[in-house]
Amino acid sequence: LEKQRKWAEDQRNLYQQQAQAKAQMMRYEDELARKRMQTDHEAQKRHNTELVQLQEQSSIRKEQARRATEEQIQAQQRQTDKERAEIERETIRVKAMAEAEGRAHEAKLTEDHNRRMLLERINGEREKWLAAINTTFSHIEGGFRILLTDRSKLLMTVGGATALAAGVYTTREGARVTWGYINRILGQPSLIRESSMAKFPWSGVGTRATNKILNYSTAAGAAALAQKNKSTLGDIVLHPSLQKRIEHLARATSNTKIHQAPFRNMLFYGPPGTGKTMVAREIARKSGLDYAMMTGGDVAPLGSQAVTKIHEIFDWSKKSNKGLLLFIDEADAFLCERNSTHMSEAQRSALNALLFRTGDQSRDVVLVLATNRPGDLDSAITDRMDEAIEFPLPTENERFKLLKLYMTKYLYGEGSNSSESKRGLQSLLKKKSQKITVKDLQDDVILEAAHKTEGFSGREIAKLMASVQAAVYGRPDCVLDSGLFKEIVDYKVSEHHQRIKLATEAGEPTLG
Ligand SMILES: Nc1ncnc2c1ncn2[C@@H]1O[C@H](COP(=O)(O)OP(=O)(O)OP(=O)(O)O)[C@@H](O)[C@H]1O
Repeated sequence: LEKQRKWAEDQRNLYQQQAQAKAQMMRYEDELARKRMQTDHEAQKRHNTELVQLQEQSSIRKEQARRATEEQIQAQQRQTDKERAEIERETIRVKAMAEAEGRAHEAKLTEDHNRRMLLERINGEREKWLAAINTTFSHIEGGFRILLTDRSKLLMTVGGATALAAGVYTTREGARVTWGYINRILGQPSLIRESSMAKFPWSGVGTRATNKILNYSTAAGAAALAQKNKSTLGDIVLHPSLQKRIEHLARATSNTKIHQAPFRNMLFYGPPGTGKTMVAREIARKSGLDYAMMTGGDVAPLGSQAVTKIHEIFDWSKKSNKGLLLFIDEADAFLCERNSTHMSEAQRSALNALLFRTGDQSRDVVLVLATNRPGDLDSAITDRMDEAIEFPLPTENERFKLLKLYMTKYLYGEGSNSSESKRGLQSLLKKKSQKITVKDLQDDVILEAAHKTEGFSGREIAKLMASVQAAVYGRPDCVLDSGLFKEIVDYKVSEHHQRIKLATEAGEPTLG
């Protein structure tokens, strides 16, 4: 039994050892398998990374090749465009030269033909006149002979001729005196250059009535009129604060008229072309007054008559039922300091006449003076001014608005009734058949122009846009693009600087 138990124990130990050895073997194999798998996995990973790198490199190479091809194509395209533009330019040049030559040749032929015709006509006329002169002289000779032989006929002829001359002279002088009288009583004074009042009371009655009927005959007309009266300062671009002040003044003037209170006189000063005249006109329109404009420079040449003319204006202003806004442009030309050495005696008297007529607050006349040199005005004149308003040069924001405004007027042919726009429209109408095409002219280009035109007045900006319009009409296709626009702006800017330089060298005082 002992032996059996020992053997069984040995057998158990042996099994245990064998099981341990087997488990160890299996662990070892498992570890080996894991290591192999890891190695395989890493190898696979490396392989994949290499593959990805290779693919990336290949796509970069492909992209570079594509870009190179595209650039090559673009360069070729550019070259072709350039060549085509060159060819087109050359064709236009040759065509223009051929046309000019054709025209010159045609003109020469026409001139030759005209000269021949003229010579023939002159010869014909000369012969006709010679024949007529010969006939007339032979008749006169006959008449003289009869007159000299017949004494009574001679006396009658001399008496008749003298009476005829006296009649003609008397009639002419009489008509002149009568016309001057009527003119003085009823007509517009000669110093007034522009006025909303009719030149004569009876003139324009028919036209005004017809216009009113036309305006009110349709609902649209009435609405347009109402809108027009309600609208703000029309086509005038001003600094918002200045605009508000002007609107307030127009309203105040209008209310003054309603309440029959005395008017307040105004002084507008600032650099030339900043809208003083436009604003005066607009104030008159908005406040419902009549408007008359005169220029200070017109007074000096009148000499001793100036005083009478100034009184004439104030007498004439009484004819207005609405009240008159009398605008004196370039006021410094005749309202300058009375003890100034340049002032003539006649001018001094004219100034005194104006001072006399404006001594009290008036209920008939609002005096609006505009000047570039407010400092030159006589102190008595400045004392009579109730409001002094400065018109500065436009800022960048206003220049932008002005550029847009005049662009609309001159290039698109829309606009108001202002004289400037009328001029623009007239030139547009002349070229009615050619319509301006505006290409890629964005707001940023206009903003850049507004930035560059620092120091420009409203008038200069209007002129700049008129130059753009002229340049567009100078092109055969009438196209305005940003290139042409920038070119004109640059040209005008350099012209402006040149002008300022010349003015500074000449010692001209400038306000602005
Ligand atoms: N603020 C503005 N808004 C619109 N247009 C303007 C403005 N200022 C000037 N202009 C343009 O300039 C032109 C001249 O303006 P205006 O006669 O009113 O100037 P001004 O100040 O009276 O000049 P001046 O002192 O030389 O008489 C106008 O017809 C208009 O085209």
